Amino acid sequence: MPKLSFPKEKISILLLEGIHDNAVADLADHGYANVTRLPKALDEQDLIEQLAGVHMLGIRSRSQLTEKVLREADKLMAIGCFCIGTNQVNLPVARRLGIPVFNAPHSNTRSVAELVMGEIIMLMRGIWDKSRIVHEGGWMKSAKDSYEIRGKVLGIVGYGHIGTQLSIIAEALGMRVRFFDVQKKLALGNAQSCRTLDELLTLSDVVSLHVPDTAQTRNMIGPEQLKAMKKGSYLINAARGSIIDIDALADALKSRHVLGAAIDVFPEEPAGDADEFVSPLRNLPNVILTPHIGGSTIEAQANIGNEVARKLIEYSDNGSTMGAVNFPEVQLPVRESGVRFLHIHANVPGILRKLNEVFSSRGLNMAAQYLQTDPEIGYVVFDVDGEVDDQEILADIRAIDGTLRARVLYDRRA
Ligand SMILES: NC(=O)C1=CN([C@@H]2O[C@H](COP(=O)(O)OP(=O)(O)OC[C@H]3O[C@@H](n4cnc5c(N)ncnc54)[C@H](O)[C@@H]3O)[C@@H](O)[C@H]2O)C=CC1
Ligand SMILES: O=C(O)C(=O)COP(=O)(O)O
Repeated sequence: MPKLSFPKEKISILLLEGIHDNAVADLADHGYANVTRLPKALDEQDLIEQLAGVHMLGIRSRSQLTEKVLREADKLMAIGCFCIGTNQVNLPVARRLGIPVFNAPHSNTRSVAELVMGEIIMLMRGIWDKSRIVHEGGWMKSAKDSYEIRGKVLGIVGYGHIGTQLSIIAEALGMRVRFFDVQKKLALGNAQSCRTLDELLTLSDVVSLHVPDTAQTRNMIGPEQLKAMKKGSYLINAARGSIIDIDALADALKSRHVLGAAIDVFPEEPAGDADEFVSPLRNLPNVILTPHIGGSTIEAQANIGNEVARKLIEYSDNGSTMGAVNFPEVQLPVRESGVRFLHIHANVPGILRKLNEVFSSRGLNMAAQYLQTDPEIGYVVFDVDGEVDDQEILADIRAIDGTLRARVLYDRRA
């Protein structure tokens, strides 16, 4: 067994928001058994308190990792978002603190696309209200406001992993697909791109949003855009609550300009199941409200548990940052011998030279060196053979100006 700079059993891991058992099992299989699990997100103060002494943190979409939270978490070395979105983390601050953030960019995409496809049919048939009436003992046998989806235009905003899958499924059911994306995208099947969001809105019978939360997408669907939508069309949002002006949508639904909506994500979401959900969309007709469960299927959660746990393990075991969303990506072969050092620093000239001097001045043989930088930070891994006083070297490389973090990852000398 390699000697680790810090024994694995001491690496403290906090998993919030009901992360799947697979993550815990994978971590345990790799020797990381010091895991605390909580079923919900925590508010800022509770999070700060829970993060004391925590080295790796797993969250989903609810936990807000603000600058304050990150700066207080002085032991934190890696974050796993067991979901796609990483907008809940202050990524630039995490980067500057030398904390890589990982996510699962694919595992729940099919689940979202399937849910949206089902909702399109439910909305265009008014199933939600009809079912409620029957549950209440009523009967409303009517074709009013009830349509086939065949031949209707589905407008997809954001033609990424989810948008493209939805596009294929919708075409298979006879819909005509238009999409709008800020990047040039290959149109799949018979889908056609629109040059502007407005063009898409005026053409579509159903609009479905699949963009990330960014400064550009915040409130991208407001009163003007809702007005631009066809009268009697439908809106679906399983992306992020910040994208729609929710009060404007409530008005558009009440006036029946928009005939129905399926909304999975909200500007304000309860932290846990026991908290009340408050929204102007509650109790409006033909509005399907779901509690942010687009990616909540057994399959997706199980896969995400494996995927993100693997990324955290690879970082902690080897120093690999492949798949990090805020960090230079370094792919590291496992080495059976030597000592491995990690050094994360501000990307300013001269640091690599100073690092190399620490080793060369001791006549040490550098077996391998892996470096990646982004405009802000550099991440370098050194494998060193021979007689090494690792703690002395660590002290020297930590003392270099611009160092954000440094540690000995393992010692595999015989
Ligand atoms: N409801 C839920 O449970 C889930 C929600 N999501 C949300 O769905 C979002 C999309 O997921 P993916 O398709 O996997 O992401 P993706 O990154 O594969 O695709 C997003 C697409 O949006 C485009 N885009 C970005 N800004 C845009 C803008 N201003 N206008 C038009 N297009 C723009 C991008 O170029 C990209 O093609 C995630 O960021 C996440 O917030 C993801 C999974 C589950
Ligand atoms: O993957 C995402 O971005 C999602 O929105 C899903 O979030 P969740 O893991 O269900 O909190």
